[in-house]
Amino acid sequence: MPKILSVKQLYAADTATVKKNDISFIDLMEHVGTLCFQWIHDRLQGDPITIQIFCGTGNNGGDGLVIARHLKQYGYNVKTHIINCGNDRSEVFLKNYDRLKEIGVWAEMITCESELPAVSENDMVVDAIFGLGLSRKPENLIKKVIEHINGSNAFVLSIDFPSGLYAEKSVTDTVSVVKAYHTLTFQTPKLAFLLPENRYYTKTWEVLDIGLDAEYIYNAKTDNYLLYKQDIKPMYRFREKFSHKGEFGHAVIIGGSYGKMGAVTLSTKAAISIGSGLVTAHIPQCGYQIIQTSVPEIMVEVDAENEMQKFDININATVIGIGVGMGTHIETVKGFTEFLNKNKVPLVLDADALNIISKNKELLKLVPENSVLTPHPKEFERLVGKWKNDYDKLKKLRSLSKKHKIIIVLKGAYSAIAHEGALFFNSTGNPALSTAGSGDVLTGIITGLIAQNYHPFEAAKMGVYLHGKTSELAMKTKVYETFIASDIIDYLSSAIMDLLMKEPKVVPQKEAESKNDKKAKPDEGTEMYI
Ligand SMILES: NC(=O)C1=CN([C@@H]2O[C@H](COP(=O)(O)OP(=O)(O)OC[C@H]3O[C@@H](n4cnc5c(N)ncnc54)[C@H](O)[C@@H]3O)[C@@H](O)[C@H]2O)[C@@H](O)CC1
Ligand SMILES: Nc1ncnc2c1ncn2[C@@H]1O[C@H](COP(=O)(O)OP(=O)(O)O)[C@@H](O)[C@H]1O
Ligand SMILES: [K+]
Repeated sequence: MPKILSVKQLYAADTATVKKNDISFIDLMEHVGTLCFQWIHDRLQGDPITIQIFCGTGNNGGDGLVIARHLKQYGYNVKTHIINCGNDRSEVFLKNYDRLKEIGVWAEMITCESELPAVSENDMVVDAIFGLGLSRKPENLIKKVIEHINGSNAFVLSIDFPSGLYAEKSVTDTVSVVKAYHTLTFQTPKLAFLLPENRYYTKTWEVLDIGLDAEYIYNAKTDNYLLYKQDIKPMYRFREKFSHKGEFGHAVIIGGSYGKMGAVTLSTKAAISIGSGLVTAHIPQCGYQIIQTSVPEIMVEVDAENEMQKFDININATVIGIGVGMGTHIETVKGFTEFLNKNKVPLVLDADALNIISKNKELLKLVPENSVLTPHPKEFERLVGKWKNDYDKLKKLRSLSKKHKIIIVLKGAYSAIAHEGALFFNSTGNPALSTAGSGDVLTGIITGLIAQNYHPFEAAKMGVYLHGKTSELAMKTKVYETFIASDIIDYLSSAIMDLLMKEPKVVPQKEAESKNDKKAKPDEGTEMYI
């Protein structure tokens, strides 16, 4: 499972790599810079556009100089700029400065006195000002250069990090950060790229495998992971020939109120579609006909007239998903409280179940261990209060899940699944999911997986992954806007098939392009493929 390492660990991985391979740091930088050059060359294929490389004077700047040298040697139209910002120059930066001079190239120094180089929107900018080592917010000349790059409208490729973005804390001056089109980040995904507060600093990103010491990375301890297909696939359980519906559990969905029966329709349909053996909707009387006609595969139990009150479930449920469209009527709150006091079954709590708990925090103590909570950010804020920034939000997420021994799925573009103090970020999904009811479907999927005896933590990871995957697969025939929550259910089969399919053999881009005799533009191939 791809680990998200800390800055300290990444520096230690460098050291371990250099030591183990008996190379010097300059060799490692040469290797890294060459990989970046190759990435650019694979896409530009000799295109004569102007490439403007902006370098700091640390190791990120050193990478920029290596890239500049290789591009120059391949005949590219390169302009290299060094931001003369103080006396700190890393040894390897200086060495690469000399190497550039050795091939007859003098980088241009940008000083406070000099005019900033003109950057056209047709240029490509390589941002190698700061990487992991950013220690304070960019000011004066550097700030000016960053704003100049951002104002150019050129395609910006950031090396390792968009300069000005911290690896482990929030940005304080939002205008002093490079706004990249794409970032080539080294070796591991970075937490900063997964946070909504950093959404404007890089449109897409990918991890460049720079070959850091695998043993160090394997042994490194972390609390942050990014989930990919290879993490989910082994969880999947094939059905045996003699299996029958009694082996796949009985999921109960409790929720709905007058005007909000659609939520239960979506949840129950998702639960039966993901494979729960039986599904029962426990709903107010007013929704009886709606549910029976819209999801004939499921059973229905009715509660009070227009909203949930009694919660008197007469089924031996394997798991209960509760809260979608339920409302927070005073009688519902009363009934829900009594239900929690009596209940022993694992729960998936969403929407109004969470809203009721937010107003009666002591109810959290009644939630069984290993239950799954699926708040969107607003619901999570109601539960834990306001956070200072996204790092603080993640801290609250870890601690709430740890304190109550529950699994929390904090939904978003990279939904974070908290379990035993660790966070597992989902890598699938796109803005097509920003549509009414998509959370209700997720609740049904997770509930349906737990019914089939997936551990709630596995069900949360697999459910979130498949839910996101449907939106990706649907984009072959739909656009973000036309995708609706029901489509998630329709695409569940495709998402499972995709999970089980072997990865197609990847043809190296260079080979593929030469076969097609096709020239790539700088912004091609920049989808996040991580
Ligand atoms: N394993 C890896 O990740 C590798 C990383 N390399 C590169 O090395 C980079 C890290 O290098 P460094 O540690 O030298 O860090 P940086 O190059 O990111 O910057 C550090 C330098 O900038 C100064 N600085 C920090 N914030 C500043 C500010 N706001 N204003 C002015 N000066 C500021 C520091 O005092 C220091 O001199 C990575 O991001 C990557 O580009 C590669 O070259 C080798 C392998
Ligand atoms: N931009 C996005 N990228 C990926 N997933 C998204 C995006 N926007 C929303 N989602 C997903 O869609 C779902 C929305 O859930 P929620 O806000 O509860 O919807 P609703 O209340 O309408 O059912 C979550 O699973 C969330 O992770
Ligand atoms: K950078």
